[in-house]
Amino acid sequence: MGTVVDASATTNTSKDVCQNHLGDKKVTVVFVLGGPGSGKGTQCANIVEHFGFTHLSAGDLLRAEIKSGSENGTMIQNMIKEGKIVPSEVTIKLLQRAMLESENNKFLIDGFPRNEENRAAFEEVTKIVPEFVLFFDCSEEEMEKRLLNRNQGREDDNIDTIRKRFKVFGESSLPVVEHYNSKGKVKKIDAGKPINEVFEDVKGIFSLLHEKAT
Ligand SMILES: Nc1ncnc2c1ncn2[C@@H]1O[C@H](COP(=O)(O)OP(=O)(O)O)[C@@H](O)[C@H]1O
Ligand SMILES: Nc1ccn([C@@H]2O[C@H](COP(=O)(O)OP(=O)(O)O)[C@@H](O)[C@H]2O)c(=O)n1
Repeated sequence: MGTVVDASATTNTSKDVCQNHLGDKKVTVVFVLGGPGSGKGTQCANIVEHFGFTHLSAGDLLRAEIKSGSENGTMIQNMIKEGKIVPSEVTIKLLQRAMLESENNKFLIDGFPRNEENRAAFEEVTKIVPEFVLFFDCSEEEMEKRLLNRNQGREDDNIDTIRKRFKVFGESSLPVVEHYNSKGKVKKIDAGKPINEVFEDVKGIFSLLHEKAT
């Protein structure tokens, strides 16, 4: 495994929009969190199209790492099969590399941070402060139905792994949402509604951010 890129970041508190630095570029980061199947990926695609963000899915980056034949591939594959959270040093390295390689400076980081270790390590290594956390709130019953119908051939979309993922979400990921909520950073969306209706609510939030930045 390569070393984590040294990317120092600063936050300019004099502006409304968080100004983080990654290497020599200023970046805006929104964390997109929610249970498995809550619709994070679906809505991120809409946000990319309408608001010019680059979508970085932690899960997609980890799956690409498995496919690339990386020395961590087997470990990552086993963790995903068990619904467990991959050590943050692996995931953060992939996220940093993707941000540095991108021409863009606005990122949706989807499915990360998923536990306290992810959150604390990302903050420590990158010093990046998220603009806000978009949280998709959805019932387990609805998420289970969606995952069982997803049909993307994912090894973790089977009922046994889905139950494990729900447990990890409740025990490890919701506390991260609570952490940001206590800082007034969470924008909660009712994700149980149809895709178009969810996007109407999402649009309202990103339109406000767009106004602040201009
Ligand atoms: N609001 C919605 N209503 C019904 N189905 C949805 C909705 N949002 C997403 N889906 C479907 O549910 C499945 C899971 O959505 P996805 O965006 O992959 O979730 P996540 O990234 O949170 O795991 C996909 O098949 C997607 O097409
Ligand atoms: N920050 C992250 C994100 C995903 N993952 C792994 O990738 C799996 C799939 O995550 P995902 O975000 O693609 O999909 P959903 O579970 O949200 O549908 C998780 O269950 C974890 O095993 C991780 O280890 N660390």
